[in-house]
Amino acid sequence: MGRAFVYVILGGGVAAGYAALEFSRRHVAPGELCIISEESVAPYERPALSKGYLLPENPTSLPQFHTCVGANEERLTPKWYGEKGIELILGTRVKSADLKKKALVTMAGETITYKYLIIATGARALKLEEFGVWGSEAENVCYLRDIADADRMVKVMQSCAGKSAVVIGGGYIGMECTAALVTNKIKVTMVFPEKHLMGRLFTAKMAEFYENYYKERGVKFVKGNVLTSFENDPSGKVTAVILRDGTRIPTDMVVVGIGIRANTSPFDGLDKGGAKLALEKGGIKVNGKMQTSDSSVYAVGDVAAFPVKLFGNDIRRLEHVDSARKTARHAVSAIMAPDETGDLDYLPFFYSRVFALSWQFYGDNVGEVVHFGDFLNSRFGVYWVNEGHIIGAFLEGGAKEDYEAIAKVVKTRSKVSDVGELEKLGLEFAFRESQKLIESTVTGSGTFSGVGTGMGALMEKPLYKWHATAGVVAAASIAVFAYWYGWKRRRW
Ligand SMILES: Cc1cc2nc3c(=O)[nH]c(=O)nc-3n(C[C@H](O)[C@H](O)[C@H](O)COP(=O)(O)OP(=O)(O)OC[C@H]3O[C@@H](n4cnc5c(N)ncnc54)[C@H](O)[C@@H]3O)c2cc1C
Ligand SMILES: NC(=O)c1ccc[n+]([C@@H]2O[C@H](COP(=O)([O-])OP(=O)(O)OC[C@H]3O[C@@H](n4cnc5c(N)ncnc54)[C@H](O)[C@@H]3O)[C@@H](O)[C@H]2O)c1
Ligand SMILES: O=C1O[C@H]([C@@H](O)CO)C(O)=C1O
Repeated sequence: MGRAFVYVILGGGVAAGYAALEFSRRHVAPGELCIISEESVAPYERPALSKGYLLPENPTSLPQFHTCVGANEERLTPKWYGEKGIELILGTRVKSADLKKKALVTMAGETITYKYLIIATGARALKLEEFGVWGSEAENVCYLRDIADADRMVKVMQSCAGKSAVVIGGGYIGMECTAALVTNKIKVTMVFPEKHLMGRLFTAKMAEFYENYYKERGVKFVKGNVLTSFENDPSGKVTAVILRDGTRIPTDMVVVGIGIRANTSPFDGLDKGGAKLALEKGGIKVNGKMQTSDSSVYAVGDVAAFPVKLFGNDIRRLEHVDSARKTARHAVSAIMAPDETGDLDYLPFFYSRVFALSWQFYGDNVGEVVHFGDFLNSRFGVYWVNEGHIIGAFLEGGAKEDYEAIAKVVKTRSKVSDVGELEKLGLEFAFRESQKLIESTVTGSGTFSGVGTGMGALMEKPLYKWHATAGVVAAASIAVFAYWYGWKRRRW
């Protein structure tokens, strides 16, 4: 028994939602497309699960945060899929694939065939058992990947108001869940192996800011340490965690955020006789059109390892929502309009929001580090300079135009001749570079290909030269004056 579709999206997360929207915008016909998802709900903005969904008052809930509201696009409710004739096959796990027959087999034994397949299976949360620590199935130990995890965590949090939690892991989940627990009036101790928070991205100076901010809200840190076992009461509930150095921390609940593994099965050849696609960096390797080693099969989002032009086509797997959204759209464009679709030129972009803080990061955190701004008043940034060019930039507490400015200097790999000057100028450097780019547009071809400010976006399309000159000079002068005036009032 089985069903046949022209296009199949395997996975029902963020990338699936954005791919479905792109298919619909490219007029996929009713009945041609289906999404197969293990989850029982239509694609949603996964980032909400560690933010709005965990709020003690007026938490967000479905259908509010179905994709694609996270990018200020249409909200794709189950009704929307029905109206578009896109089949949602939910609560269904695919267990094997036959690339020759272009067939997927579900756990229930149904065969679903495709002409084009987009693998959007994302990633799963690593479990403590994979590090030899047993007992994390206890009712008051929480992981956070999908909405079922989030519902379970909300229930455990509600029974722990005024009590204590231990958070294992000092990365994104650790930081965002700690903020949510504190907001729910739960005292938190964070335990992680690194010397400071967010070892993957933060410098020691950046981490010091966030750790002080968390400490002011009662959070305790146990660094350079890992969990080795749990203590339980007779009902099986965890009552304490024991660390590698013997430290015992009594607790009422535990949240674990110790990384993820990309869901490459059933395409990693690990199932006997199973399908085998080329893999790299723990994911499914694709080219600049998100095409795997099988030309009818594409991979997007967390599971895809793709060439990042900005990094000299180095293959990267980026576990962030913007990458999921953009790789998904790109794959659909490559399938539906192959002649008009070049290689993805992606600007890596990560962000996070914890408490009243909000930061954005663009590019890569490699090279010489230049900190700037006001660390005392949560308005600071960092540039990474590699071989005389800006390769990465981070900003905490910026406004929209500030983030657009740092994005642009990374996208255009702005040259840095004097690092001391860069440190003095701080964010102003990014604005000056933007100004130079605008001016170069006036004398250039009349198009602006950088990452856009409003004006940059306006200039995306080729304009008539004289239109460009008049428009840009006028707009640039207004923008510069407005920014100068605004900036004078702001301190960086
Ligand atoms: C709590 C949380 C908060 C986050 N916050 C942010 C943030 O603030 N900013 C940011 O940039 N990123 C954030 N992320 C990361 C971001 O959510 C991911 O990068 C993004 O969800 C990846 O999208 P995806 O579609 O590739 O994978 P996912 O969204 O994980 O979707 C994968 C889907 O495939 C399904 N699936 C997997 N295997 C199978 C199978 N064999 N059969 C059927 N279905 C299958 C899964 O059930 C799931 O529905 C967060 C992640 C989490 C967990
Ligand atoms: N704002 C965002 O971009 C955001 C928010 C939430 C989740 N996410 C994504 O979700 C995924 C999961 O996030 P995460 O925080 O779990 O992963 P992570 O890789 O960001 O952090 C994992 C943390 O766990 C620690 N760790 C690893 N093994 C450990 C062990 N055995 N015991 C104790 N600590 C251990 C690591 O040192 C690190 O501190 C990531 O892909 C992340 O990018 C992103
Ligand atoms: O991208 C995101 O989507 C959700 C929320 O904005 C959806 O409403 C969230 O918290 C993000 O960071």
